[in-house]
Amino acid sequence: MAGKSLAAHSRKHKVAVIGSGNWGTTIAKVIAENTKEHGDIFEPEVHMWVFEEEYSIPKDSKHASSELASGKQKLTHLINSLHENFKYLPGIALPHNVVATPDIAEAAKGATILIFNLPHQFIARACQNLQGKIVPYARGISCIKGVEVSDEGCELFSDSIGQKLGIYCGALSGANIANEIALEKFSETTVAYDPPAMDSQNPTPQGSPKSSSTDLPKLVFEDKPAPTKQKSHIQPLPSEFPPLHHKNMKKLFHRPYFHVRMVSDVAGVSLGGALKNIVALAAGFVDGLGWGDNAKAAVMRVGIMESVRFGKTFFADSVRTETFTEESCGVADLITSCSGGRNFRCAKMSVQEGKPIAEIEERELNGQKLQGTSTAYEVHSFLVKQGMERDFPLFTAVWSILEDKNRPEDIPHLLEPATAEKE
Ligand SMILES: NC(=O)C1=CN([C@@H]2O[C@H](COP(=O)(O)OP(=O)(O)OC[C@H]3O[C@@H](n4cnc5c(N)ncnc54)[C@H](O)[C@@H]3O)[C@@H](O)[C@H]2O)C=CC1
Ligand SMILES: O=C(CO)COP(=O)(O)O
Repeated sequence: MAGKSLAAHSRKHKVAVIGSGNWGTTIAKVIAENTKEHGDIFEPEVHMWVFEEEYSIPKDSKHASSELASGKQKLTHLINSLHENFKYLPGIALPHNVVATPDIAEAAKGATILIFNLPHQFIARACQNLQGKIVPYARGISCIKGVEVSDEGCELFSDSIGQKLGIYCGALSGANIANEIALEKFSETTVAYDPPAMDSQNPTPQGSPKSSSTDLPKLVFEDKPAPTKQKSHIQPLPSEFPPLHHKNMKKLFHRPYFHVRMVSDVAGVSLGGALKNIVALAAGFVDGLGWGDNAKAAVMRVGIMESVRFGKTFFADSVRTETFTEESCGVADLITSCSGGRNFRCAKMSVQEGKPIAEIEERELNGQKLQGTSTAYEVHSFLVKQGMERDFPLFTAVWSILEDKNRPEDIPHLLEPATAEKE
């Protein structure tokens, strides 16, 4: 059987990771472990695009005695020589088949699978630099937690990447604090992938409303299957390549310490990750006030309700409530992010110290980026255009606190209409 499938598929998938931050580097590690393990499907080498910068190996690093520790070096040179991303994922050994590449087109050259993993403010430029330079039948996965808001509306990054590059793009999101996964502590994630039927050379649940995960009972969703806007312009994957159905996609991400559930609700998976960052700020605000776990739970409850409402209102055709309530990308990500995420931690410190959150971000994160603050502004501007900001009191409250129009102490009052209406 294995011999038959090798003969049928003379080429293997080349994988590139676009981004090399805290999560970008972690996912490159996960993928590189899998490409080595599944050599019948993937080329082992994984190119990771690094936005080049210079960095010095810290004095407390185990590589402090290396000859490269004498001064600033190019980050790509450090990663390729010592197999560690000292700036964004310090202390974690990377597999040697992760190759850091400073030229984005070079990193993506020949890749049939592109993994987008950058802070969302840098994606548009990255796509511009990739246009016309990628394999036309490539497939993408967006690991970005954010939404793209423009005059035309609110768009998922999976859709906007797909449209800019003329490829199909799914999404990966979950309760995934990168440092924990890099240390190989157990976690789960959700991968939404609903590619054109033309990729389905073997029968799998393409476009199926059911989860394809085998380790849990199948869930029966009442909502409609998720259509995607991206399918019209997509080129078929040549038959020399192994098919990219759920089973093979899962092999790219699943590790003993990183369990993957495959679904088809790309919009639900993308929105869960983007919107929980706003909720995590609110959780940080109330925790910073010392209000305790009940206050945080209240904020989280309203936050998940508003996330589902946002999806159902603006992406009605495709979003399933169950994606938020049953998958890692929904309530589980909300819980982990409101416990130990960067947005939560920085918002808490900002209240405790009475300092703007941007100042805390700069001081605490060594170049890593908060996504909740920009997402709160983007979502707010979109809601205002729709005349619906009052329908999302928590999202609006977070924007209002960031803008200094309200104080964290006002949160209960700002949420009151929503709670009262429901009861
Ligand atoms: N860090 C985490 O625990 C998790 C993050 N995410 C999401 O993954 C996405 C990527 O986040 P991280 O990898 O953590 O990034 P990060 O927060 O570590 O940001 C640093 C990244 O930004 C890049 N960068 C800085 N300036 C740039 C510029 N001018 N142009 C292009 N790139 C530039 C750096 O090269 C580096 O790759 C975000 O949407 C985030 O919400 C999702 C799950 C977990
Ligand atoms: O998305 C995350 C965990 O799933 C990380 O959240 P932060 O960006 O707030 O650290």
